[in-house]
Amino acid sequence: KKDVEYGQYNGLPRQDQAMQKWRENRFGQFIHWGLYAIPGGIWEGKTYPYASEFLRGSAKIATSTWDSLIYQFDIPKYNPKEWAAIAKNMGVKYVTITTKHHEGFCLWPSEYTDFDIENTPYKKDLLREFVDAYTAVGIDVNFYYSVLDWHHPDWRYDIKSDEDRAAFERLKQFTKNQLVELVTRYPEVKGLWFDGTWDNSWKKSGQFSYELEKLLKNKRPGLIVNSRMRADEHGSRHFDSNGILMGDYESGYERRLPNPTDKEVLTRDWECCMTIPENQWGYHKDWSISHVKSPLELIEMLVQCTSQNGNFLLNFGPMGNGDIRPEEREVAKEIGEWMKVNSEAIYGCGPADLEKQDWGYYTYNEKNGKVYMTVFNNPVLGKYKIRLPKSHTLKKASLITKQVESLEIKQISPTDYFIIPDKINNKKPFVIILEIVDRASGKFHQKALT
Ligand SMILES: C[C@@H]1N[C@@H](c2nc3ccccc3[nH]2)[C@H](O)[C@@H]1O
Repeated sequence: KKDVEYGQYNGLPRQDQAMQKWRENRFGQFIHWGLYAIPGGIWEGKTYPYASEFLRGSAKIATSTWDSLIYQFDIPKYNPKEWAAIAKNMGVKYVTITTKHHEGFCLWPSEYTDFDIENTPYKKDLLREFVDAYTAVGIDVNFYYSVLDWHHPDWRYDIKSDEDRAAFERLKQFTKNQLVELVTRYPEVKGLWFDGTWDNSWKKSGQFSYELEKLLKNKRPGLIVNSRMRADEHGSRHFDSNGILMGDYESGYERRLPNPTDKEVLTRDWECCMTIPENQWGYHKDWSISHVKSPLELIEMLVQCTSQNGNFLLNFGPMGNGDIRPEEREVAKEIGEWMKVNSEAIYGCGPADLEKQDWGYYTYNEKNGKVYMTVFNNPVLGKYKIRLPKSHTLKKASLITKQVESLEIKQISPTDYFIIPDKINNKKPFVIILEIVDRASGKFHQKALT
């Protein structure tokens, strides 16, 4: 056991109201928007297949050339009210927007840099308009902030000299100033999503990240920060040197999900952030260069995350002119249609602590005691298998939508049941609501209290 002084800040899982709301939200929209949206992965006529927000590096563009994109950021189509309406219709309860990505361009008028929205043709405080539009429709707002800043002269990948040390101290002060500025100018913000914290320079700044978390939470009580913000004084990230999670939830699942039967993740809060194409966070003009996930693939990821106590943050990359691309509008519409009918199995739900079966995922709402089965795979057998602890019995199975005509329950052993639908005609994932009671108490299924 190592002694860790600058590790976890408070006891997890947090049970305060702000964190409970974060957990109940389950489904969020990520927005990556910056200068990278203008070239959209294409430079001097050449298409670069790498993540478009890395075009500066992949096309080996000089910083001064890249930074002059600021003069083209006039965003004539920017319409935050429409963005918020699209998000609302999709069924997200929170949004996380890049206030500053690795390129260093700030979407808000920062007093600590000229490389911001004020020095674009748009001039206005785009972030204020965004926060107001999403807040008006009841969507919680979080800010993504990249510590890594390619534009700032004091960024260092490592600290190898006194000059590095002095420079990185200035960078840390700049970072602290910008973050205090963000939580002060936009007090509605619910959480901070830190990124760009993998370099040695930050791994050597564990105490600073600990004190920064404390400072920001004192300024904004209830503020939620991701584990990616933190290193401890030994350079351990996300989890401290004794394996204790730092921040308020684990944010290591980037474009990947845990194994569906992984029970370890059930013990903590976590969030998976996901791109619609294979690997594009910022806008890329050419989506034909990789697989583009269908709404059904994305719905399955959302349900899986909920079934394992995680949140699902689905990314949108608005265009350089401020418009939302047609493919993303279509994804939002189709997911929204499914959520309109089935969101009872997502909002306020978490793991059911039942043995996973092949037909799909269980989720559970401890407020109403109901267990939800979301079916993605129809068994050749034509029956859905359920396995319960001996102490419980399956009392009722009902449908949210008539995607099968009716259901019959057949107990086939002390623990196993078949749910037998007739006329399976489902073209979409559908939800069966189970009422499971404890034989002894007659009370609805309670999560294993162990
Ligand atoms: C949430 C995601 N994290 C950023 C990122 N930067 C990386 C550098 C190296 C390897 C993976 C990365 N992901 C991506 O640009 C996006 O913002």
